Amino acid sequence: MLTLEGISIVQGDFRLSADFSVEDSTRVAVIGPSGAGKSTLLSLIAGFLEPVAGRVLWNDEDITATAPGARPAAMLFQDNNLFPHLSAAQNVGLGLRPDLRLSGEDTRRVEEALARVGLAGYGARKPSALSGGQQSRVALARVLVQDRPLVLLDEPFSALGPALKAEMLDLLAELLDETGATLLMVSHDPEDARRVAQRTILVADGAALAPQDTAPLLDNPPPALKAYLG
Ligand SMILES: Nc1ncnc2c1ncn2[C@@H]1O[C@H](COP(=O)(O)OP(=O)(O)OP(=O)(O)O)[C@@H](O)[C@H]1O
Repeated sequence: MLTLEGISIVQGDFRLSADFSVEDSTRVAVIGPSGAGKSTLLSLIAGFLEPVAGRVLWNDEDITATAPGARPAAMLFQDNNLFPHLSAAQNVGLGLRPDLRLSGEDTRRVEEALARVGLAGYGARKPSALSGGQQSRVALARVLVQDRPLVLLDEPFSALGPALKAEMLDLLAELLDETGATLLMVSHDPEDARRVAQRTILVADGAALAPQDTAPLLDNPPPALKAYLG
């Protein structure tokens, strides 16, 4: 279980507080107005940012000062971050070894991850020889291959059209169901939250609120969410 205990983050004159837990094997959307602190929240959990107060706990263990690579989380930023000069397999392999010195076992895991996102046989291709949807699958395979219990996605499929995005969200849900990992996914589209997330964290007015059931929250939004949804 992920717990944010009395967290306070300060970036210049921006402040964000958070004090809640996320149950295991739950898919959670993170929504809220632009600049509200959604990416900041994910950066805190991933370990790229230290709070000025409070603790980040994973299964009751304090990971507030743990380096990003040693945390239980795999993170995917906006626009996939694929390296154009590397093959699909190498881009996935980066999730295992940043220096790409892959063992035989690592290579097997990369191939398995590519197969699980429907890209068996595509490992040698460069991103430029893949469609947008296929590139998203490679990025997802890089997250999967890390086999972490916490998956953090920051607007992962925002560049895709609606049909392809829906397909990727369904694939994501299917893969997470298999692994039992917990998902926190930032999105600007409430329909993404409805499609993939049982629970939703609303980030607004300087606070990240505890996860709530997605459908009731979106059907009956509090004022801050109503103003954002329009
Ligand atoms: N390094 C920094 N120094 C000072 N302020 C920062 C820094 N990084 C981000 N901020 C501010 O922190 C606030 C939260 O930013 P964040 O990127 O988390 O918002 P967001 O909700 O993800 O926004 P968006 O939906 O537009 O991506 C913003 O007001 C931003 O200007």
